[in-house]
Amino acid sequence: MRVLTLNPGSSSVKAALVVDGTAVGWSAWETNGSTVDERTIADAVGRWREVDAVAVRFVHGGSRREPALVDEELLDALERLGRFAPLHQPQSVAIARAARNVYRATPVVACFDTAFHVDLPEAAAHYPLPREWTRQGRLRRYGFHGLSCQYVARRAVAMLDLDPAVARLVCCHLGAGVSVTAIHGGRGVDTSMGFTPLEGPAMATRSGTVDPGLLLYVMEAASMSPAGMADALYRRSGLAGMSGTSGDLREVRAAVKAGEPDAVLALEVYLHRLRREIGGVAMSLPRLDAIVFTGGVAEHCPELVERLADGLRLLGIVVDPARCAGTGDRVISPDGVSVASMVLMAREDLELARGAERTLTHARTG
Ligand SMILES: Nc1ncnc2c1ncn2[C@@H]1O[C@H](COP(=O)(O)OP(=O)(O)O)[C@@H](O)[C@H]1O
Ligand SMILES: CC(=O)OP(=O)(O)O
Ligand SMILES: [Mg+2]
Repeated sequence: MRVLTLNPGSSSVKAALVVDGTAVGWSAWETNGSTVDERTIADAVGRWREVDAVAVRFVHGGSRREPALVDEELLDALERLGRFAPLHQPQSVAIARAARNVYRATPVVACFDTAFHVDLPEAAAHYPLPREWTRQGRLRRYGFHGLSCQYVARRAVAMLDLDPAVARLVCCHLGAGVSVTAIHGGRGVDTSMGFTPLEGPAMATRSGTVDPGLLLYVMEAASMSPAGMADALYRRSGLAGMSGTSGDLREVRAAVKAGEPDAVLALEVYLHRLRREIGGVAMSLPRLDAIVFTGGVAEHCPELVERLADGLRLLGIVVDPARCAGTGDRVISPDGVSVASMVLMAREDLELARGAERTLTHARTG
């Protein structure tokens, strides 16, 4: 089956053509946090025309467990979740609508980041808030980057020859969005992103977790509206806010090299908070077989992975600088250590294609 996969991230839109489970072509457009324009949508959606299905990544699927065939009713429901993932969901809706217009007779399938985390244990998913808020089960932790986690779980187990039923992994997704997830036997057991993709470590432009008391104080003291606060937390915080750059790690590192103190501190905070979250989610595992670094930062910046891992020795994590500096999917720990460390390319495209194939087979066979 030929599947056009479309992956709107917070700093990019990626398209890939996957034929019978193998990607045969890729394209990417950098958007750097701005709303994806009509031209990029048209280019991405029309990138390959001879296809049997189009699969679109939606970070938020609510409590949906499985990918779903897109129709107007589903798109309306997914659009209503846009306020909970404003850097992603509106772009996915626009891309899916454009795909439906272009490929009239071709099925469009929505695949959800949240689906991987649907069975998070209650202790990890539940917020310590008044029970009248949480009783309906909507104000809870959803988790994101699920397509990436799903791929990592399969690929790491295969590369390390682990028993998939018990493998204990931490997936550290380092893109413009950043999250860490503990995976036990292929299931997510804790994850750093929560009700929205704002929670967790500091990200390119997102704050990650901040004392809610500080936010309450600023909203009151500066008479800030919820929309103003959302703009600050989603678009003007993280590496961007701390360093005064765009938040792209390439720019932050250039500023660090130039000796700019705000950038130096920003990178230290970024690494500190990441290690703290990794330590936090790892506590949901009985022991650790492997930690996997994935996403644009892990793929392109091995120096940062090495520096990050250097502060994770308490978990038994040790990396070999020569292996770290390599390319492609690889083990970066020395031989004989008890916890393997790996860098894997984020292959959400392959998960999107699998989701589309599964959905269409199911639709055909009833
Ligand atoms: N050569 C590079 N060196 C350091 N960081 C890079 C490099 N190329 C890309 N990145 C980082 O990867 C991030 C994008 O990650 P990616 O996972 O592709 O994006 P998205 O979150 O949009 O899906 C950028 O914000 C940038 O910080
Ligand atoms: C969920 C999320 O933040 O995704 P991305 O890193 O692709 O922006
Ligand atoms: Mg991404």
